[in-house]
Amino acid sequence: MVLADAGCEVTLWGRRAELAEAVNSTRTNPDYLPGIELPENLRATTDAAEAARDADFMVLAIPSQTLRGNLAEWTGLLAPGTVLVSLMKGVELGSAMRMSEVIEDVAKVGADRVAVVTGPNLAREIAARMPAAAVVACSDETVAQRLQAACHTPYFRPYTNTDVVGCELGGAIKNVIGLAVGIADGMGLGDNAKGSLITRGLAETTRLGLAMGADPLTFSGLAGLGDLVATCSSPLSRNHTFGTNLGKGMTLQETIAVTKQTAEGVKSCESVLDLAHRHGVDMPITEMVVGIVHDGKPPVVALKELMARSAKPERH
Ligand SMILES: NC(=O)c1ccc[n+]([C@@H]2O[C@H](COP(=O)([O-])OP(=O)(O)OC[C@H]3O[C@@H](n4cnc5c(N)ncnc54)[C@H](O)[C@@H]3O)[C@@H](O)[C@H]2O)c1
Ligand SMILES: O=P(O)(O)OC[C@H](O)CO
Repeated sequence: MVLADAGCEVTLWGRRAELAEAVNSTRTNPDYLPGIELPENLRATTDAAEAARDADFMVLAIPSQTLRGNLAEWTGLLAPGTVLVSLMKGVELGSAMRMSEVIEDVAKVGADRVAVVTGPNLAREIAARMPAAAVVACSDETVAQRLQAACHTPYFRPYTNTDVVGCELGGAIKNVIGLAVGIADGMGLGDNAKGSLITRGLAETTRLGLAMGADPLTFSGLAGLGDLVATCSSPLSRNHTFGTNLGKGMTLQETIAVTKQTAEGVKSCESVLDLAHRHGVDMPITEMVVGIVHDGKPPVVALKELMARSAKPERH
């Protein structure tokens, strides 16, 4: 919708024929965005070849853990100059690869053919055309500028950045910290706890980013602090809501059952911790989230352990 509002001809691929048909005939997506009017220059199809034909950009918005399998089916359809754009905020389980790395690996393209759009961009607010800023990241700044122009609208303001590593880590780790803040909210721990988790969450994000070659300034920008604040404050965030339900005492299975869409942090907390171990970085909040979500640790025990860690300087 953003690309179409910015003047691009957009073809949206989806798996279900009835939903593609509903988008084309009613100009709405009744399942995901009821009440939102979609632009005329956006059409939907279930034919991936039709969607990919002669595309300047192929924008990928699917769950992170299915990207590798999905993209493998589409690489033969890519035009020679198509730039692949990731909207995904996760890290692949097992390989611990960022989404742009998975794209390069599967599509066999260079980093200059892969871009990332990230930032405080809760889908429902964007769909309501409420104002938001974002980051368009690519190692090739001219590609980032082309994509910036392609998605700039009166309600969506994209900035360019060449720090792809930092932008992707910011997007993936804010989901993990969003889970932690949700758990704290569910437990009724108050706003001091929230401010502390957001700040120390950003500190551990920055530590990992530095170890992986990211620019630390990226984390005080839209892909870092901006997205962290939006996710940790909003009931629209699936990760925040997932954590809140856990903090209120729901079991993991009960929480999964009431979560309709993807809460990326639930799986990516494990791959982020994997990255932390690979790079020898301490990420205590991420470790706490993995303990609660995957190892059945009661939130009160995790909280006690987090608070009892050895005393240290703030800039550690
Ligand atoms: N929703 C948001 O507010 C938002 C904002 C920015 C970035 N993102 C990121 O975008 C990515 C997708 O999130 P989403 O909110 O669109 O999630 P979603 O759960 O709505 O899934 C996106 C689409 O993928 C489809 N899908 C699910 N499993 C699939 C599979 N195996 N193969 C192919 N398609 C499949 C779903 O049917 C849906 O149409 C995530 O990485 C998320 O972090 C989401
Ligand atoms: O609903 P969430 O938690 O996946 O967050 C959505 C976006 O990433 C917010 O920028």
